[in-house]
Amino acid sequence: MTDQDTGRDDVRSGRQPDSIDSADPPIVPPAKSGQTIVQPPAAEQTRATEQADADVDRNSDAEADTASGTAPVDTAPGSQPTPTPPADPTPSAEAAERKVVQPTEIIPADTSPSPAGGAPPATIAPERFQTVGTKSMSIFSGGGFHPKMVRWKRMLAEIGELEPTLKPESDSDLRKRSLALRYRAMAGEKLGKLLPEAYALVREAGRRALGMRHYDVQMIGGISLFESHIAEMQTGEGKTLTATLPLYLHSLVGKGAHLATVNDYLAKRDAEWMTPIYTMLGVSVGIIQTPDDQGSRRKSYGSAVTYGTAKEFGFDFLRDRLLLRAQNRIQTEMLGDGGGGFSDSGDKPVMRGMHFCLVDEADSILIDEARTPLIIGSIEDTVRDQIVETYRWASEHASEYELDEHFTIDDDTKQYELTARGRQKVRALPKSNLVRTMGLVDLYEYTERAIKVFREFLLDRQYVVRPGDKGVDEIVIVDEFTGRLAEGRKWRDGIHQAIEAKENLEISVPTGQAARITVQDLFLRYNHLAGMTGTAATSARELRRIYRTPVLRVPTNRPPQRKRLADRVFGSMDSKFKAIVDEVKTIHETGRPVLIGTRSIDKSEILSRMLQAIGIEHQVLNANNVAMEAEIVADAGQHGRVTVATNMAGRGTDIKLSDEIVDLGGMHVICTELHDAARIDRQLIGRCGRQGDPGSYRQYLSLDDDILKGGLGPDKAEKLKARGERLTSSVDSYAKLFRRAQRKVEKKHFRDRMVLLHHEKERKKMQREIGQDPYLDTPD
Ligand SMILES: Nc1ncnc2c1ncn2[C@@H]1O[C@H](COP(=O)(O)OP(=O)(O)OP(=O)(O)O)[C@@H](O)[C@H]1O
Repeated sequence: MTDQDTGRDDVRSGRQPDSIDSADPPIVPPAKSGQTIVQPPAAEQTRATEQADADVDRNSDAEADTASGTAPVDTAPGSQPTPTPPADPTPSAEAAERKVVQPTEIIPADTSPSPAGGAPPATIAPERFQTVGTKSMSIFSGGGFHPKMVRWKRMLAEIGELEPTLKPESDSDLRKRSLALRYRAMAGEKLGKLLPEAYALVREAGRRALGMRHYDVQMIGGISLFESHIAEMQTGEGKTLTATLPLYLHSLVGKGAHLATVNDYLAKRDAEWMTPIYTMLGVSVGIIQTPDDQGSRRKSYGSAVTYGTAKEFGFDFLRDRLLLRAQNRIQTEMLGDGGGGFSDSGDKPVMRGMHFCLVDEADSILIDEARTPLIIGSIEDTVRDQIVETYRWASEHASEYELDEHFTIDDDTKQYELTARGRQKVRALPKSNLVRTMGLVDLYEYTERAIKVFREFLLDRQYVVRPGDKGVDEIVIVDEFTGRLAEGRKWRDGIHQAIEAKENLEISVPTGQAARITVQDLFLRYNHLAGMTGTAATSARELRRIYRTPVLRVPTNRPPQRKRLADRVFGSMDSKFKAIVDEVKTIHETGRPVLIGTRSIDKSEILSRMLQAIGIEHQVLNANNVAMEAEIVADAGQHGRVTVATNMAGRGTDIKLSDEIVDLGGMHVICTELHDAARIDRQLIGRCGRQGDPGSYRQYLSLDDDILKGGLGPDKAEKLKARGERLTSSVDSYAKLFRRAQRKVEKKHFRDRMVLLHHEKERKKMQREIGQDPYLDTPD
């Protein structure tokens, strides 16, 4: 069975969209904050879950509307709704979505250099492309051509026709053409009209600058990306090169085109790899890296094309927004498109707006990370220390101030105010370095508050001190009307903290959640959104529902030769690992490289010890150094190489095979356990059989695997584990059970994401109603 078959099975089984891991903490930017980690709102609330379930159902019903562009798009203020994909006019769409997606037709690879003086023929068979998901349909289903594909094929032919004209031209001619295109785009000509020439230019630049001429399938992928699709391209099919097409085209209007990927390493690698193409066309490239300061970020965003991580794009958006608010410009910004036109001197936003974003590893960014909002805390660690120390300092001296001499109390407002002598006293008191760096006005305020608390807030009257949940004593307010304890309530304006200082308790400086945004909101703010991934088909429904981006499955350039070997199921991890080691030994003896993926570091180490015990030399890859990891994985295809890696190794790394290895049958991948999302498994599998290379993979399972606990519940998992302990041979027929468990886990994560989405939606709606900014006025 080939990998293609596997993908088809997934669609057939109606698998729910994928996800990974259990609920992650929200992500906070390391460089700027070091501040707050706040859990996503009340994901645990059952009521909300039910509500979300209801939403899910409603959404399913609403999907037909969405596809025809009538459903409301939930976008933040100032943003343009993400363009709704064109309605799908194929009459059999509804029926087709439940249809089994047919295997991709295998046609000869498009590797021929373009014939001199003649455009290469457009070799794409229309039936080779499929949009997938709830509105799934094959492009050539039911005997009718899909109109979208007919149009795209026409475009492909137009691009091809330009090739003989461009080929003899000099590099500077190409550049001039590129400049002319930019003028036309800036003058308002529709990008769709410029597409054929723009794509032909990029293809020619790719051929000249990198020796890589975009394949026809990549061109079609590129066209679909321009039209706001998620292009599902198998691992190793050249997403990096494909991305240059829509990025170049969208960059022409001068509003910036962003490529969002999963980590700094990939952002840099891809940008640097593709830069010769952009340079040839006179297009500047910027790279955002996490440690960058505001100046270099601004410069990178100022480039025509900007590569960076989704997280950094999110944090920059939030920081800009905070800045705009500080400068009282948020009102204007909220009315506009979120960028451009800032002429003030001094601090300026780093982003130019959110015009087009192409999301690489779209399922990972748009789905997996969608459960963790990006949060910027308003208080940095040093500032927090300073605040705490000032509270203590003010409290220590509060009893030394005399009424009328050092301070007065306003009879009406009950406000405390220092007199000139009082202020003089504040200045004269000894202070630590941290307190000294606090502004004088602040010191007066802290002092006035401390005096008030000293005189008016009495222990066991207004409040009591009790051991709190976290084992530390805390202040609990006594309700002045009922005399009962008002659990969980806090005084505002620093009074609560001043009382904590007075009682010498831990001071609960608020985290000051300054700004937050969910991944959904972030990407829906872009005027145009598209994505690429190796494994979107199973998430197609979710992607379409949330982002209005239909998924298009792009066929491989060459026929896939990856072989799936039958799953093996064992009673326990021990017997499973023994069988794995046996398989490694057998394949290793042939010289074929073997890549073994594990779910956790400790398991990779166990396997490593077992391999060592039988004298098989191998590399273990569980380090956090992504750059080094990529290097090790890149070498994993060499003769006799054995690599044990955690799933991190499954992403974004190209494993090149020598002719000798190809002749031997390519690389063999061993998956030692199922991940929470089938997609992660497929990423690992995708390390072999790239670009039509031969390769094979096998899934190993055991009855004590974590997936059973997550998917079937602890009771059932325990029973299976006990049964497994008694087993002496493999039970391969149990494999289906594991896939079912995986689907259940995926479903649960899907629901979690929907709950978050629901809460965020409600919160934003409520905040807008009361005139707040949903990104900045976030509740702690
Ligand atoms: N048009 C082309 N001509 C020649 N080589 C190509 C072409 N397109 C892609 N390649 C090669 O294919 C390999 C895979 O490319 P790339 O890493 O972009 O794949 P990918 O789809 O991003 O894979 P993954 O999902 O694993 O990250 C690279 O070695 C690249 O050089």
